[in-house]
Order: sequence, then C-alpha cells, then structure tokens
Amino acid sequence: MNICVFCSAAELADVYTESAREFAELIGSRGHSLVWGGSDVGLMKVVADGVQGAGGRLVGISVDFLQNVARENADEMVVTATLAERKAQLLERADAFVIMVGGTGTLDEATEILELKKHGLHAKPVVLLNTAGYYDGLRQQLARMQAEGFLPLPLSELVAFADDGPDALRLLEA
Ligand SMILES: C/C(=C\CNc1ncnc2c1ncn2[C@@H]1O[C@H](COP(=O)(O)O)[C@@H](O)[C@H]1O)CO
Repeated sequence: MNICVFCSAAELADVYTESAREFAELIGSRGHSLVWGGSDVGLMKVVADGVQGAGGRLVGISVDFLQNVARENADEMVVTATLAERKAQLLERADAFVIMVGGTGTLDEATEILELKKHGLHAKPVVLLNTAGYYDGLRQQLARMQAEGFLPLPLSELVAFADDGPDALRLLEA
C-alpha cells in the first residue's frame, strides 16, 4: 500500500518523534511505501528515515520553493510548481492517508483530503493518529460538526482515529 503521511516539518519533542518513528518502522517492515511532502526536515525526516531504515520505499512530492530541503536519496522525487499541484499529486499517488501531529501545513493537507472525501471525489481511508492527545480539540470540533448537522455524512465515514502507530496500521490494513 502507498501510505501518504502528513506531518510536521518542525523539530519536536520525544513524545512525538518516538511515536512517528514507531509508525514509520511499521510502514517499512510491513512492505508499504511512504508518500510524503519530500522534505528532509523535522518530523517529516523522522518518518522518512524510519520507513527507509525498515526497508520501505520513499516517494516524495516536493514543491518548487522547498526543493532545497528535499530528501536526496528518496526512491522517487516529484517536484511540483505549486502547493495545490502537490496536494493533487499526494492524493493521486496514495492509497490511504495518515494525519500525524503537525501545524497549519498538515491541517491544510488534512482538510483538503477530508473535503474531497466528503464530496465523494475519493474514497481512500483517512486515519488521524492522535499522538499524546494532540488532536483531542480537533476531534471534539469534528464531533460537534456531526452532532449539530454540519456534516452531510457520518464522521466515521470520513476519518478514523488511532491512538498509536499499530492501531493506525490496523485500521489501514483492515
Ligand atoms: C525549510 C524548512 C522547512 C520545510 N518546510 C516544509 N517542507 C516540506 N513540506 C512542508 C513544509 N512545510 C509544510 N509542508 C507540508 O505541510 C506539512 C507540514 O506542515 P506543518 O505546518 O509543519 O505541519 C507536511 O505534510 C508537508 O507536506 C525549515 O525548517
């Protein structure tokens, strides 16, 4: 399976890097490929290192203005002209999506993928990996959207929630 991971480009605390490494090593050791934003920085690097170290394939989708931080030894590296094109490529190249801890970039990618799914423009699994309860607030907001009629379909059809890497992979492989 080609698993697209959205996650932070920042250097983060051990609680986040350890969880990311565990999940990345699972991706690689189970024979899956990583599709990601292609950068060799922060948590994105931790995930790429973990997948590659465990024998998995790396498919990076970078963007012109971030090419200077793109990973050099990825199996494949695509460079798009714009962020919008990058998101389209990430969607096309992935069979499933995992949203790990991140900031506005991760949120932008996550909401786009969920919005496209809401409109039936793809039906790929999306798992939100809620390391250390980082996304408790977002989960609560999404639950409120559902409870108050803002979502045209059940939340469970849009996204699944996982507490750790093994749980996330179990949901994707199910
Ligand atoms: C030059 C520096 C960092 C490089 N920044 C990024 N590189 C690649 N991809 C990025 C970068 N920033 C955002 N993205 C995309 O959004 C997600 C991460 O954003 P967040 O705001 O950090 O959560 C990630 O999935 C990327 O696809 C300086 O260190």
